[in-house]
Amino acid sequence: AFKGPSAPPSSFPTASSLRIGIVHARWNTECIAPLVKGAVQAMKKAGVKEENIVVESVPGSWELPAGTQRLITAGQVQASSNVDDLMGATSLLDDGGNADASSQSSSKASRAAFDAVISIGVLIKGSTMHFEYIAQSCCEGLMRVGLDTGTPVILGVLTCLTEEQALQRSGVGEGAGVHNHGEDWGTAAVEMAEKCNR
Ligand SMILES: O=Nc1c(NC[C@H](O)[C@H](O)[C@H](O)CO)[nH]c(=O)[nH]c1=O
Repeated sequence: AFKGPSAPPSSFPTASSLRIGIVHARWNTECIAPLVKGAVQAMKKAGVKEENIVVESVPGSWELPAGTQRLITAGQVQASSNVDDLMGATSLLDDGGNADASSQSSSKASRAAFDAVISIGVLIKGSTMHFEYIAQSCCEGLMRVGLDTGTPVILGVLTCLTEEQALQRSGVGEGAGVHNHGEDWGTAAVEMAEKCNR
């Protein structure tokens, strides 16, 4: 079967100087956490420094376009004014209030604009049309934020009909189709950051 992104670049020469943001929703966190971790691990493998990866969260996927736009524009503001408070939001990966690596890194790293942002959400079809409206608006919104700001926005939104589909695509569970799509999003973010910042 035809699968996944083929032939990413074999190396990322400027990865160590890139600054990447991740904005994630807090619905379906059984999938969100591994997706975020997969993206972070792939970016570190490509050469991005952990302190240059900023993780922030919003309530749900509907808020991803606004949160992503804010992160990008706040990052641009900080690049000139060193204002530390990005969005005042909490990251799922924080252990609630303690200044762990991700929140420390966000204040320490907030010194330059973002070279790319990954927006991560998991939508699972319920019994109403709610899913379709959020999915359509969220994806179109994220496309617009990327084009309007000129900062590459990687679409990390799973739109699944079942929980099983979401778990499989988050790299959780067994079976042939299990693959953590967060890894692909991390690599795509580094590639696009390099190509859009030349
Ligand atoms: O409904 N299901 C989901 C959802 N709804 C909340 C929505 O994104 C938003 O946060 C609220 O409507 C408030 O604006 N958000 C998700 O990320 N995944 C879902 O599966």
